[in-house]
Amino acid sequence: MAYVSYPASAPLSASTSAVLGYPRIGPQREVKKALEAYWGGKTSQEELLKIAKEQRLQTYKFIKDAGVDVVPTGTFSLYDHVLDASNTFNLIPEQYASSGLDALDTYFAMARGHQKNGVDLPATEMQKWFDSNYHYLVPELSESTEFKINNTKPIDDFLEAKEAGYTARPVLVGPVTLLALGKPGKDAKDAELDPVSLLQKLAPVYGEMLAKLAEAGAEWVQIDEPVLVLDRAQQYAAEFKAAYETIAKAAPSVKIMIATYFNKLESNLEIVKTLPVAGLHVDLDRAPEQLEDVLAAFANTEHVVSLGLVSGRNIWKTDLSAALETAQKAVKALGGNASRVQIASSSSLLHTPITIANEKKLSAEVLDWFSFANEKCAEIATLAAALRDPSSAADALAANEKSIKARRDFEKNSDPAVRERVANIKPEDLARKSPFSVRKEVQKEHLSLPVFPTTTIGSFPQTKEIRQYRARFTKNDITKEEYEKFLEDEIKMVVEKQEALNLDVLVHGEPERNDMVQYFGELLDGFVFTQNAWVQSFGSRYVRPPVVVSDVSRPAPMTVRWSSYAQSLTKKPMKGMLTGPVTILNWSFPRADISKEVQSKQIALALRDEVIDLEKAGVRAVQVDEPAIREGLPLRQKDWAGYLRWAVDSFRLSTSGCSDAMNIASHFCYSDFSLIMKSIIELDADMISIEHSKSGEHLLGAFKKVGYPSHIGPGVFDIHSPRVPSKDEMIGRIKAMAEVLPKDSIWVNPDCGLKTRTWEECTAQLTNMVAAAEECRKSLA
Ligand code: MET
Ligand SMILES: [Zn+2]
Repeated sequence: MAYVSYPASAPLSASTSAVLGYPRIGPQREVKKALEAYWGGKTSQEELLKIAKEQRLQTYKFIKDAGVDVVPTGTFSLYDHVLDASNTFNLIPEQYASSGLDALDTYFAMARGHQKNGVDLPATEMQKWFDSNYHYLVPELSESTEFKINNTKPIDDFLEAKEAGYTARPVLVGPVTLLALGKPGKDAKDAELDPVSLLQKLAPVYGEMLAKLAEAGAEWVQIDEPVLVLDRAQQYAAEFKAAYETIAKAAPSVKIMIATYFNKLESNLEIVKTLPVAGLHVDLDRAPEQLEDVLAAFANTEHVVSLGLVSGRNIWKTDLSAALETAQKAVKALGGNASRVQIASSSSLLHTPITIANEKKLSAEVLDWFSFANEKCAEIATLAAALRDPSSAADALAANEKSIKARRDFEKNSDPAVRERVANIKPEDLARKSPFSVRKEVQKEHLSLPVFPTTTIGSFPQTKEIRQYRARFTKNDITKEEYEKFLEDEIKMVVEKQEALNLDVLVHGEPERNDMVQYFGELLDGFVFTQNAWVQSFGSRYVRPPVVVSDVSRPAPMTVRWSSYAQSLTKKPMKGMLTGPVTILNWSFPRADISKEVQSKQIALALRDEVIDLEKAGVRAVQVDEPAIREGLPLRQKDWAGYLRWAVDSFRLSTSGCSDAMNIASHFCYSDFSLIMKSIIELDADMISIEHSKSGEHLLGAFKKVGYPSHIGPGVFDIHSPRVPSKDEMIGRIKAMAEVLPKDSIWVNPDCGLKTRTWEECTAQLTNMVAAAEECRKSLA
């Protein structure tokens, strides 16, 4: 492969390289452990801060040693970078500010609540960070919020790095993004407040911060404004310009690199053109097609264009030769001035695991396809070196080319039978035999349920004993027979408990599952699992997403054994329990070579076979969980329809291979579904259960408004809390539902699975739930 090199007459200026942020957990989960020890009262603040500092310095060293020029500071966080910014700029609601706690504990109180020594504070709200699985803490704003520099974290972090010998580029969450992600505080006078209306009050404080950073020695500051990839940025165009003028004026020596990621700028590029910034970072992993426009916009300026060529969101090796061509094209378009091009990660590397060096179980072949944060740093450095002089990076480029070719060869031959099956999906494969009105009658007979039928969402307490048995089985300390015998006993106990509680549709309790996605990934062909590829979900909570590496298929039935055993123990209907295709995909690292649509349909076909097998085994109801369907929604509204089309089709593909008599349920939690109500209807499930106990009746109102046709079980108690609502409280909830929805369509169930509860808690909760349903049958039906 020939590398296009820029003209020999180009000035001898060199491009630079940067990473936008880095994972915080520590290679051996040091930070996670230190946080949990501190929260558990086992260590001191000093100890926690010491470990955090060690990790930061190790990170800087790593990035620098890998050959990356620009080291970011301020992206390390003890909980969340948005909360850090809220704290730094004093977006602290009164109840926390006046709690009497010290600064760090006030911070943690906002993050996770605080209940000690007479202080009782709830956590602030958490939301998903754009379309990632990372959650940030939602800033609360008030007309009376007094913006000021409340702490000097950005400066401290910069100086700490400087002292250790690194001249870093401090990173701040941008003021527009910070406010746009916020919400009005609890005070009634703020009810109508648009947080962005406070921008001109906040901007001078950012200016002050930049001036202080300049004083400390910062030449560049990276300001993250991912809000610029959303439709709504349009409405802030004028405010954006005014705010950045204020900031730039306050710190004229500072060069601002404004960073956007996760999508393309589109018309918001016009906003950026008006800003007094020295550089723009764009995500060319997610949105390579925006490069032309960006280069055209800055062809005749002096801006540095930061090319996000190495994915911060996925774990695949970068195709360096393709990336290099893009970078060379950019240099050419910017007048051959290489110093105007920076090679960077597409976003912060926060959303990737730390290093493949910690993976001891994956085959060398598979491992060679991957690149985690550390390996990505090396890729960035290689690209920058190659851009200066391709021959200087020849070995690294050749090795990369070999890996990429091996991966491509593998992809081509992955599984032709699966590809063909997906290509031949017919419209009739996406539809149940009869409409719900007909199925309803058949199922009535088949299931013989009372009005207000009661059920649960699937999991029962995952006790210490269950986890111990699983660990012993994984370590080969017990045989498969012993482990399975244990699971059978557990299922038997769960069935007996439900019979005693007098629930109507039973579940087997999911004791065999470590996790609702991992469990299926392990039984399907096409996934691999890591030992240490932890990715932050929120705070100290990390997940290890499975990786889709090849075409997905089901070598053998996955759940039939457990569900049919459970059904054999009872005359009541036993609900089979599957995780839906969209959720499995959204909670995994997807492949990059074929579309998510195709991957989702491959998974759907495997699940379709499972549903058919469950029916053959005598199971009369199957629940296909799709809690992650909402979070896959694209960032730009114009892309929603395309996503929802294949998401809905995938669900229908999974669930329409069975007869009309099969009761297909689905379940949704974690987010507000009112936005995608139409698609929920299109799933054509016979019953859906939704998280509801904390959401007032507005969600039900939405169901009523669209005339939801099927059965629905809005959760009557919060499964995240040990609290046991009284029978009367639950009757109140059922009554409120019955006012909005037809009585014969209502099911009674909790918000979600009970795996995090104790047996004592959930027995008390379910006792009241069943009693409430029984009473409603008499008084309401
Ligand atoms: C996050 S949704 C969880 C559904 C699953 N069936 C459970 O009960 O745990
Ligand atoms: Zn749930």
